[in-house]
Amino acid sequence: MRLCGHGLKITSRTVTPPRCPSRVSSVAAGPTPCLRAYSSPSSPTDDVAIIGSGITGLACAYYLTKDLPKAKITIYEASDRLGGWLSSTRVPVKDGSVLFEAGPRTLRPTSNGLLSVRLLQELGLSGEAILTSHRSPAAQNRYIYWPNHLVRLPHPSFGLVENFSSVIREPLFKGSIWATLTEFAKRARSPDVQDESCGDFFSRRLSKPFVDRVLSAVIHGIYAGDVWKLSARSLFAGAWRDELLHGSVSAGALKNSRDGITITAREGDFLQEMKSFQWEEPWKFLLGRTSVFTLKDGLGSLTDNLARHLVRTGTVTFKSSTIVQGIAKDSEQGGVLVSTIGAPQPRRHGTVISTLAPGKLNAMNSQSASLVPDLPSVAVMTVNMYFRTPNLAPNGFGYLIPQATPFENNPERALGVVFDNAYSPSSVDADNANQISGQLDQANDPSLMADIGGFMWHNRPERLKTQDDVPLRGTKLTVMLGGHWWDGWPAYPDQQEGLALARSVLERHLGIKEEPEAWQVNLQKDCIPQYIVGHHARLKEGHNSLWREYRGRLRVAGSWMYGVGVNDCFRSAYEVVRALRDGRDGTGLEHVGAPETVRLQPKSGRESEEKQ
Ligand SMILES: C=Cc1c2[nH]c(c1C)Cc1[nH]c(c(CCC(=O)O)c1C)Cc1[nH]c(c(C)c1CCC(=O)O)Cc1[nH]c(c(C)c1C=C)C2
Repeated sequence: MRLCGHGLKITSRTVTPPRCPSRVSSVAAGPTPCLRAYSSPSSPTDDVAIIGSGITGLACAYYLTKDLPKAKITIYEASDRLGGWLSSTRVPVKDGSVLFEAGPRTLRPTSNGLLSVRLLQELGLSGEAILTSHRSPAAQNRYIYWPNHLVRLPHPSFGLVENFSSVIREPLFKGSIWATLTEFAKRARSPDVQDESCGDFFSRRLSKPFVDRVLSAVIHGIYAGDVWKLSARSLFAGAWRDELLHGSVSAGALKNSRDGITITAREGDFLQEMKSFQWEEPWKFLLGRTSVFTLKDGLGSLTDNLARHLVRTGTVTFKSSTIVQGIAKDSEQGGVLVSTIGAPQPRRHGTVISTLAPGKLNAMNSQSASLVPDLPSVAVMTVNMYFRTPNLAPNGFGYLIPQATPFENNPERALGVVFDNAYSPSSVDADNANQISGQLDQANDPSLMADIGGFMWHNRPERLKTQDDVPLRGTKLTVMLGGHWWDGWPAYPDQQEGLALARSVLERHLGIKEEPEAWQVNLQKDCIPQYIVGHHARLKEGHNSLWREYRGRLRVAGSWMYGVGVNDCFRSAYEVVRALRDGRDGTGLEHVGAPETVRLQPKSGRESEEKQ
């Protein structure tokens, strides 16, 4: 096995297949399968296979090693690379090196993100974390490009007067105050409506201009998707429910702030567990104060460390460059037969967890080709660029481009631009932090924090971590292209075309004409699943047919069910393994449509103040 830096590669460690006796069962695709006549009925938890080694697959393996330490775990991966979309590369520049992220670059340490933080703590990586505070420009300054300039979005920290005057002044917000004030008076939908697009829902509740100019931008930043196709019920579950229960979203919000929100029992258990976890420093102090965090060597290093940890446990076998071509229920012995290209016979596992998209899972399922309803996904091209000149972009997170931005102002059909300097300090920030650290040390209070330029820095002897190793940092940006704009395209731009498109966006929007000193173009096909209208019903259908065919021996996890982020992948892995450990019937989709029965107390004024 080879573990090599960021593009972590693992050569196949093959398990000798059992010898093939005479009895045969059915796996439609692949070589003639066979069963061992002498084998005993298979336990669901002794031998678990995971298909796919993206972040969800690795996370499943991790939780299995923790929750079922005796289980034998096999990870099947078609390619020779682990970690899916998480990929960080250090590229040389004239006076050092800078870090480029191909995919996700920061994580939020709230809700499902608590699992990411817990993982960092358990893997001993907390010291690698770079934390951006709620008070940072990255957290406060968010922009939308419409129709031909950047508009900063309101934020509580700017104060009432500034926010109000910006809302009045900027055409982007035209009509938004009226739409918000009158939302409560609009007629609620009929209870018969099972779902509608986010665009339709918010056009009814607020206004169409709001959807086209603001909401579509936000949707670009998370799903790279089309606001008129994605499901309101799945993406805005709270607002969807509030309209039905309270007649309007604002009435629901008011009631929730007074009485507290209701959540499912599963969510309640999760929050309880996260609350009682032994958080160490710096997290104990920092959880409520951090907006986002990343790692010194990028989020790709999370995958590398996780894989290394799994190898060390000795119970995980990686079968990379191994294409699974068929899975079938073993109705005689229990369990699931997995056949792979090149293997003379299938292998039986007590349980299989598929982390693949439904379409790929269906293609390998021998019983029926529509086990789980498929869903579309989009391709995203990220173009990382490093410019020698500092401060070419405003100080902030970046900007999003809504669907309403006129074609002549966005002919490249870009989705947005991330200002990567914002979430990782430069060496100058680190030097400043060091100086202040001396003063904090004198104060002799270990819980004191430095918040320098928005980077949270615990008062400990180490220097503030930096991702970019250059004495005076220039400007680092990522242009995001593709998403739903490229739906149905037979081919995508190549590297040079991608770079040209990205430079053209930066020149038009930010006036940047400079040649980048370093750049990298990354195309990720099918990387963000699209929860289109009817998603909820399709998940239910998927649960029913998975259960009917496999009775809990085949379960699913991944970003295609209830959250497309890295944190959501951790959560789905965590839940599927929990259910297995506790001997609960399930498919990975059993929670869909669970009733909200647990009431969370509203935050007291003091509590919410403490979070500031
Ligand atoms: C790399 C492209 C991605 C786009 N969406 C996602 C990725 C990885 C997934 C995603 N992005 C965000 C969330 C919400 C949760 C959160 O952490 O806030 C999810 C699930 C928000 C977000 N969007 C952008 C950034 C920098 C962030 C913060 C977290 C992150 O690093 O992804 C920028 C951005 N992402 C996309 C576009 C088009 C875009 C534009 C500026 C697509």
